[in-house]
Amino acid sequence: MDAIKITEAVKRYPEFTLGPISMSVRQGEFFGIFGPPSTGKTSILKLILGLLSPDEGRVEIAGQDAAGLDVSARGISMVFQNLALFPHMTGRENIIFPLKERGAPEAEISNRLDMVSEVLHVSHILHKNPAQMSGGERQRIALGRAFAAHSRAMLLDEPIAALDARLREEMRVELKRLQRENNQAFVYVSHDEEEVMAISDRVAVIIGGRIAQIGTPDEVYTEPCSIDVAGVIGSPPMNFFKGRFSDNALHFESDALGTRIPVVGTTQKGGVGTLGVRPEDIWLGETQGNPSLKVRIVTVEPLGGYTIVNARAGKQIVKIRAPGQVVLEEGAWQSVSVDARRLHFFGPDGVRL
Ligand SMILES: Nc1ncnc2c1ncn2[C@@H]1O[C@H](COP(=O)(O)OP(=O)(O)OP(=O)(O)O)[C@@H](O)[C@H]1O
Repeated sequence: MDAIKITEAVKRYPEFTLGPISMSVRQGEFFGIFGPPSTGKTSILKLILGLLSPDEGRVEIAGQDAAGLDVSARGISMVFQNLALFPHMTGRENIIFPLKERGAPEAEISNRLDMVSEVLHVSHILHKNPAQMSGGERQRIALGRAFAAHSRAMLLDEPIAALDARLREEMRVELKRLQRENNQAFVYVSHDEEEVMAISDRVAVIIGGRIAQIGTPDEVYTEPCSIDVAGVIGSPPMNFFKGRFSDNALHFESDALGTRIPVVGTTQKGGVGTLGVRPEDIWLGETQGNPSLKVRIVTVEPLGGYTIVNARAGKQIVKIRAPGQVVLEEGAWQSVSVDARRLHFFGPDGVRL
């Protein structure tokens, strides 16, 4: 049974419409929601929690229609982007609040407090009030309170965005471990593509209030269903080249590339379209069996484990992600080749061919 199921839900604000949205989250699944700012991610969580009612469509929790079920009856916890701790309570009191509310036995309260304090590294701040904590500490207490509640499902809205980079990576691992151990359904919203791809079993990519694609992180990366999705998944983003398909469906030609690219994976004949190539699928130098072209080096950004090369192809800037550190002269001409097995073709409407 799905822990959460949303069917054709629509929520209308004066200046924005979310939906129709359909998605389901399985028990024990880590479900990521990713998308640019103001695309409706938080509104989806509010529909699930019951803070918003859909204008159309339905939300089901554990197989039961949620219409008429108030927030507390849904058995779901949410960690908000703008966290809401009780200011007059200590960290400890905040964490155990939901357990006390439902009259859990003292032994259970103490066990869960110990467990979440250890995982979230908050044992040393349990005696403090929120006003005496840093932003990151408050965020961890808020996570602790949501975890302590031991709900059927957890909704997390950018839960670790306020933490520093090192702690964020650590928390990412801990969140996943907690989720797995408790076999809970997690719905995790983030605008950080790397974070959501690393942590989720499946990802919904939200663009302009609609679900553009749902799939495993691997599926949305290797087979993005549109230019819009391809443009937000991957870092740096995919390179796009507008051009034309040859009438015999064998080649794609683009002024920017100045070379004919063999078409694979589609039988599109004639007409305009777009070729997408990920920066990591462009190699410095010629390689056998792959189309090559000449580009002019603009800038080189050494980033430790890899290097981003910005180069000019025709009138366009192309991004290349090369492994390791590379030395290239700015302004010099350079041969590059594109991995012929990893090309993405899109029609004039932006949909994957
Ligand atoms: N209560 C409201 N009344 C009117 N408009 C709203 C309301 N809540 C959200 N919106 C609008 O709906 C759109 C989507 O908001 P939402 O918070 O769901 O997006 P989001 O993807 O979570 O954004 P962010 O990444 O910035 O947090 C925004 O344009 C926002 O201004």
